[in-house]
Amino acid sequence: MPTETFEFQVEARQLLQMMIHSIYSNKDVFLRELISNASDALDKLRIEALRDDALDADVSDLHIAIEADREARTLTIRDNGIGMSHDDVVRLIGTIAKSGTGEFLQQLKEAKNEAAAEGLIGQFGVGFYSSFMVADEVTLLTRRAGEDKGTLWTSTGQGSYTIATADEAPQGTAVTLRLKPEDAEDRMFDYTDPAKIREIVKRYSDFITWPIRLVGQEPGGDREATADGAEEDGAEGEESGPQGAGERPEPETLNSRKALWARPRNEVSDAEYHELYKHISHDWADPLEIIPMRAEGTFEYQALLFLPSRPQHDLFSQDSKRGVQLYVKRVLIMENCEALVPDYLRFVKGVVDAADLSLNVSREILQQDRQIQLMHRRLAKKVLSTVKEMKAKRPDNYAAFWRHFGAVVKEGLLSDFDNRDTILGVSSFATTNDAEQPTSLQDYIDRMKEGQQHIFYMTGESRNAVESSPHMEAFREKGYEVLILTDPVDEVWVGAVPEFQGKELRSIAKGEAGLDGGEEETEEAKAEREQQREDYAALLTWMGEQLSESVKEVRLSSRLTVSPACVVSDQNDVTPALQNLYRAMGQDVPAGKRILELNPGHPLVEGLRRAHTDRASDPGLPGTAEVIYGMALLAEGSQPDDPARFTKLLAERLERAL
Ligand SMILES: Nc1ncnc2c1ncn2[C@@H]1O[C@H](COP(=O)(O)OP(=O)(O)OP(=O)(O)O)[C@@H](O)[C@H]1O
Repeated sequence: MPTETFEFQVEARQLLQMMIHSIYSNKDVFLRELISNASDALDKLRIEALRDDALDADVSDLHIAIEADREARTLTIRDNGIGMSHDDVVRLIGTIAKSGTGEFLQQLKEAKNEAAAEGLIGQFGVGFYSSFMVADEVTLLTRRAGEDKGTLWTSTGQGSYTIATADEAPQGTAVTLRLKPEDAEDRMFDYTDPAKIREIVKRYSDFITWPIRLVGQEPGGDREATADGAEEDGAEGEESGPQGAGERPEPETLNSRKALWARPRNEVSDAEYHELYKHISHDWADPLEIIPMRAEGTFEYQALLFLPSRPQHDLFSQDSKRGVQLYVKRVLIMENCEALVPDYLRFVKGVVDAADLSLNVSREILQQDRQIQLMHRRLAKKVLSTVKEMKAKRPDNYAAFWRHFGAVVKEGLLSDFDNRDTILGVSSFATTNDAEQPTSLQDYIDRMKEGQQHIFYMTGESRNAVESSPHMEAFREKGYEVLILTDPVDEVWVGAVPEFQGKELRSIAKGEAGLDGGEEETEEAKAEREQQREDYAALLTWMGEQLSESVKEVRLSSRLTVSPACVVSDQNDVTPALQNLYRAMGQDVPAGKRILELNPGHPLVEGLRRAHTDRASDPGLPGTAEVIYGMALLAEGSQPDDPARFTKLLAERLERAL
């Protein structure tokens, strides 16, 4: 088959240009990325071989080889893993399928300086493309396990790449880099230098479970006796160490292959944990928290979990990758095992290594497995207790965590009944008490005013919308604190969580305000309220009839001090925001009618009452009732049912007043 030339997808091209012009100053990481891809490919092959007996693949000596040619200035990273088909190459290497790439590139263009750019790249990760930081030409020869023909891909990273069929290709993938000239000032080192290669592998890839071998060095070269610190740790007796002079050199294994989760916490440096995290998560930033776990006894397992320091792009997407890696006795058997972590902790990354599971277990069986369910529960508890500990001891970490993941964790209030109180306990909420610092529910309770019975909250689109809503007026006047809930999930869980520490959670925009009554109300106030009820009875009935298409009741309000009117929902009604949320999920819910509340202390309302008593048949009155209702909707950020009609009615009334 002839060589075909393809254009890179636009976004891929932009990313490549950035790699070539090396906006990322630490170029050493290209090797980490290629080793990480090779290791993934070996994992995939082993998993596929476990599942499919008929797979025609050689799994006898799975490993990664690094071949350096100083003369030709080439570096090859080779694996005998799963490989790629012709279509895989076009799909995976020529395009960038990741969601958010466009947005990422835009941000990158706008980044003010190199540090900002590096931070962004760190968030995104560029994998294979990072080869172009150090190479002016990259060749990839690959053959998918089980197929007989291979594919050869070549590019200089300048707009296009070529693909040809390769009749002879070993199973797996070999990436060959034609290295750019050395330039120490630009941190472009000699990557054919064995010492440099050893150093990078040790630093970034030591934990990789597959052997990483350095091959093809001339005997008696400047090779050191052995990779420093390459200890035997029972990792299946990998060859390592010096070899006799003059013979064809034995390949040297560069990594210790130690499973970090099997080692005691105090023997592993944070840097080592961080590299494992980056490999598993494909994140380029360090994790926020490291959570080692170990269970002994009849059902043994070890786990090493991480909380990321920032959210992945697809955290809220249905098909985002979730779950942790599942190992059985050091053998990876599943990449993203969702059954191990609840969905509301889907950002947790890590490894679980169990002693007594079948290697050949399917996802369906896992969901049912008792041991998996047990681990699931323990993992959830452990993560939540870590968050609790962060909150108490590392408030900055906690604050960052909550900012990024709070909206996800709160989903657990709906799904994890057993841990509901724990989740409420580690949650923070924006509050009218402090414009910057969110509050815990416990702190809220500690600040509650005398006579205050409930925990008050209001859901809404934004802090601003909630704070300026008329529903807030009486609460502000009384000095009651109100929680400001603006995450979409807040609309949902508040309906499912009745109380915290015996205190009812109450929306200030639902039902009766919950402010009047109580012991503090004086006899006079009570009498005044009775009188108002009497005075307004006729108006309320009449207005209820006028607006019956839109509202189910018109009543007097105890929550307004400034505004003439507001709209509230019944305690159990589906609020408009919740309706929108259901609609966004494709579920239709009928728009329920709400309640219009009038402020009897407002001159407009008082005026309407008088007009209604004096001249009940005035043809302008129904329109005024409509305008008041429309104003109540506008005040909460909704739209009048018919904005054009509302404006017309309003204009007529203003005209008359001028
Ligand atoms: N050595 C390899 N063997 C088999 N497939 C590979 C290999 N290297 C890359 N791939 C395939 O190409 C895809 C793209 O690789 P790339 O490194 O660009 O991104 P990634 O590994 O998915 O993510 P990241 O950017 O976080 O590293 C991989 O997901 C994998 O499917």
